[in-house]
Amino acid sequence: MTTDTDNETPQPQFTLAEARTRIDGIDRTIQELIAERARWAHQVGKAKGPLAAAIDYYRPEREAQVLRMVVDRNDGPLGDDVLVRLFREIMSACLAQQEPLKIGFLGPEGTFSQQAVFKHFGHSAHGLPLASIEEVFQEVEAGNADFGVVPVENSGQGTIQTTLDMFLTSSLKICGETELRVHQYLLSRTGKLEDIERVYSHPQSLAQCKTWLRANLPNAEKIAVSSNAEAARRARNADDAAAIAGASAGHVYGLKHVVIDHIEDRPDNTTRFLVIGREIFPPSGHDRTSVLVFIKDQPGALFHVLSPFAKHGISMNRIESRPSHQGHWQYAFFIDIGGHVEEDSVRQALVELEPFTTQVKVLGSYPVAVP
Ligand SMILES: C=C(O[C@@H]1C=C(C(=O)O)C=C[C@H]1O)C(=O)O
Repeated sequence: MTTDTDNETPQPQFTLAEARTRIDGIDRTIQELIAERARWAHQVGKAKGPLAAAIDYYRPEREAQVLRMVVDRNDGPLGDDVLVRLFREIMSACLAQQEPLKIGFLGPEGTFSQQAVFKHFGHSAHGLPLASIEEVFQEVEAGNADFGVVPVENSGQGTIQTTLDMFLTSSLKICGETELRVHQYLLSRTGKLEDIERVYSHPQSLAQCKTWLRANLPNAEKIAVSSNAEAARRARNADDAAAIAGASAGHVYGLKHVVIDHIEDRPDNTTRFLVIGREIFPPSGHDRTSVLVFIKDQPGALFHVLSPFAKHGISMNRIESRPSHQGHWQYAFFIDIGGHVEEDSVRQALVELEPFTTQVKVLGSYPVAVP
């Protein structure tokens, strides 16, 4: 029996023209099905009643379920992340038939936060670039944006404290999370490493590329600016300057030359973003809950706070302490656990925390990120 692997180059079973004819037929079917899907999504919209705005139709828990079914069905040859991206775009377009969702993010255009918006909501959402993480919270609180997307932690650099601290006072809820593989590019006007005397970037990105910079540009001045996009904007004006930024910042600001790509020190460099909104959505079946706990100043308090989760078989992914802003040396604990507040075990565990805490604030229950 001969197989494709018997020869170095597989023998084509079809001519180019035949393969293209097949593809044309498949595309026609896909297009008809996408149109049919869009009509059904519109029907779902109608079935939900006379709703006013896009946000009334949006169901993150349902979208997570749709994407998980896509992953479960996938037998290749395309990767899970590729199929998720395609279906995300289809859902985004279906939803935008009503009116696009407005999503606030830390701007300007071309930041990793904007990439996270597109990854989570698809390109049919309408992104609103804002000047700071605080402003993203404000615009969602005021209803000028339906949701916001804010960075919360990086795999190498740890927590983005501004984001956590906003939850101390904000009434907003976490409605989703998304993880973005962050690849850093050294971009310059000339594209030549030897021309570079100054490197602009956001402090987080400079930190993510520290080892690379020390080895390859030890004498260049490192200049921290407010965003990677701002870095790209500055670097395009001089031959001796470069920016560390994502590829999209290079496109947006016309900085075409990639001196070198993927200069992040850790190959698994990933940033986790939170989606913030005004309400908690129902369970998707695979959820995470974030709580903010103010612990009473008494011996063993932290131990007592953690034990109810263990007792109810609830996994804990993360615990982070921050000054509570409620008195000297008083700490608030940000805790991420598995499950949804509508589940009995989670609800019960939270009740059992009460004797040891002055306040337990549920920040949100949301679908665990789909790749
Ligand atoms: C169609 C629906 O509404 C919206 C669109 C979805 C889709 O295109 O699959 C999924 C969830 C909602 O954001 C639905 O609730 O099923």
